Amino acid sequence: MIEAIGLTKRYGTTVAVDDLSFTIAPGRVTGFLGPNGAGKSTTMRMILGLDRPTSGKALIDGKSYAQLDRPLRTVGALLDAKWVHPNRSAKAHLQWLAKSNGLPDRRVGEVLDMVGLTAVAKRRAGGFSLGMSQRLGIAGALLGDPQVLLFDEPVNGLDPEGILWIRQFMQSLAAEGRTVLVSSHLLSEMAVTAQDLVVIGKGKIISQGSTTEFIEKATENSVLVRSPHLSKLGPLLVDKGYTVRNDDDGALTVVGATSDQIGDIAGANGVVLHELSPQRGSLEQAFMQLTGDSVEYHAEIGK
Ligand SMILES: Nc1ncnc2c1ncn2[C@@H]1O[C@H](COP(=O)(O)OP(=O)(O)OP(=O)(O)O)[C@@H](O)[C@H]1O
Repeated sequence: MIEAIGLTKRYGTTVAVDDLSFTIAPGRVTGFLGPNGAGKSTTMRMILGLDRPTSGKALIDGKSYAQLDRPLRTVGALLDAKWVHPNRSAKAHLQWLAKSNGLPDRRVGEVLDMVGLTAVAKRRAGGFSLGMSQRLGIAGALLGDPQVLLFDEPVNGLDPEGILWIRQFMQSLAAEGRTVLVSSHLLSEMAVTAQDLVVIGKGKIISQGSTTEFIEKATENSVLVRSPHLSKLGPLLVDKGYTVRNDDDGALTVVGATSDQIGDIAGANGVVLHELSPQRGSLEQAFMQLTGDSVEYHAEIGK
């Protein structure tokens, strides 16, 4: 489990992370979302003891990183995939990491297998594609067989096959009962990868809860209505308290009512309907709205 309690980081006058509190549960992939500069990397660095909080604390299984007895056996992280000696082979890189952290050499073969790099283990890591480098970084994170894993923008720059592999790998790690925190600025990717989301903007928490709840609450559910009697139906819907908009092409968009409710009102008033179709807002739009500069939201979803 990962906890942030009033976590704050200032760089001079910039408040990179502003009084963040959240809990990341084991057995699930949690997406850590926010636009560029929201404070995701800074938060992860503080969880990993690489940056010192100005105030507040970050805990892994109840302890700060500095208090962990054997950190790599408790938490693994992928922050920068290109962080390898370019002339070392993948295997030599992992052997060096294992040795310098008191981890058994046999674990190197196991993690190479887990990430599918056994066949290229002796090749220079400097010549690896981004996808292979990400796999090597993940192998390094898994060396100590930790229960807690952090990945900072792991799918950035990857092709669809690489993205799919990372997504399924994270989900399998969570299915083993591990705590998996993955940062991204791509809501659409996190929507299919993560069961839970922590969303931040300008260093502050915007929402924390399940991905399904976030999407349901963040996107506007509306119903498109076509009818030859819209001038009669519109006022009836407004009377019921629903929001009604006239679309350019002569249809109505109704917010706040289900298609069943609209159909019942139309039927009860003898209004003929030609179309009644539920609409879903776009995830990207919702995300922009929630995290955009102009809006200061502090809605806690799912609490
Ligand atoms: N070492 C530093 N010195 C000064 N300012 C910093 C430093 N590190 C981060 N910042 C600032 O803190 C804010 C948060 O940055 P951070 O990198 O944590 O955001 P992020 O959400 O990870 O963004 P991105 O998606 O672009 O990686 C930004 O305004 C950034 O410029």
